[in-house]
Amino acid sequence: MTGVRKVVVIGAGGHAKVVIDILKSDPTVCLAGCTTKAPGSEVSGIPILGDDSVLPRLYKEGVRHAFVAIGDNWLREKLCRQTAEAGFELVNAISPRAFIAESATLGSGIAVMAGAVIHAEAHIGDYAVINTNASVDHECRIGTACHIAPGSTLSGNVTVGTGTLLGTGTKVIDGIRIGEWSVVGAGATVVRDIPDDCTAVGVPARVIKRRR
Ligand SMILES: CC(=O)SCCNC(=O)CCNC(=O)[C@H](O)C(C)(C)COP(=O)(O)OP(=O)(O)OC[C@H]1O[C@@H](n2cnc3c(N)ncnc32)[C@H](O)[C@@H]1OP(=O)(O)O
Repeated sequence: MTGVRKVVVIGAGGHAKVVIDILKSDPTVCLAGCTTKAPGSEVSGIPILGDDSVLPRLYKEGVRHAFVAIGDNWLREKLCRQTAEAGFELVNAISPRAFIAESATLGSGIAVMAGAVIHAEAHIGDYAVINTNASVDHECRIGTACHIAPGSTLSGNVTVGTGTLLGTGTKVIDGIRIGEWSVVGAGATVVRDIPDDCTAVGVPARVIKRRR
């Protein structure tokens, strides 16, 4: 088939397993294998090729596309940057069971899981994860390497800064700004802006830790 991209998946944990299932359903993708430091010969039916030191050889052999399937936001952002700098084009893993509005815009290296909804004029930054059944409503701006965990609901015009995790089932009212590299605990309801570099939990969400 013309236009098929050979893709290496970086990572082999639980998040990678979900991503591999999605990429398997993409007829434009041929999975070359995955990389991990962990022992083993295969994950989700694709070969483990070794650790990331195999990437230059794979590139020489014609694998020019990659997906970084690491759950941790900080590590994923770093590895995405390094992989792109090494010449790989980062593909998106978009479940065929996700809904993405035509007017939404997506960066690269993004995962959108089954049941996720991304509405009109929302923007999803590079390397972000919009996880299972998460809903990102109109004109939201999701920053680079964010993770919107399963079942989270973002009302319209919500901004989430670089590297932030919204834990499972987070609810956010419209117009809220959540800062960079923060964590919102599972089940929180965010009704006021949340600053950078903090952890906020509860209903309504309150800051319980600051990292600077
Ligand atoms: C497909 C997937 O698996 S995607 C993975 C998605 N992952 C998540 O959603 C994880 C989200 N993480 C959380 O909710 C975590 O509990 C965090 C990040 C909020 C807190 O973790 P830590 O920083 O380790 O804090 P710690 O566990 O010490 O808790 C601190 C306090 O906050 C409370 N707390 C922790 N999480 C929450 C929460 N979600 N809601 C309300 N209170 C909470 C604790 O009970 C504790 O209270 P105490 O001091 O009165 O005992």
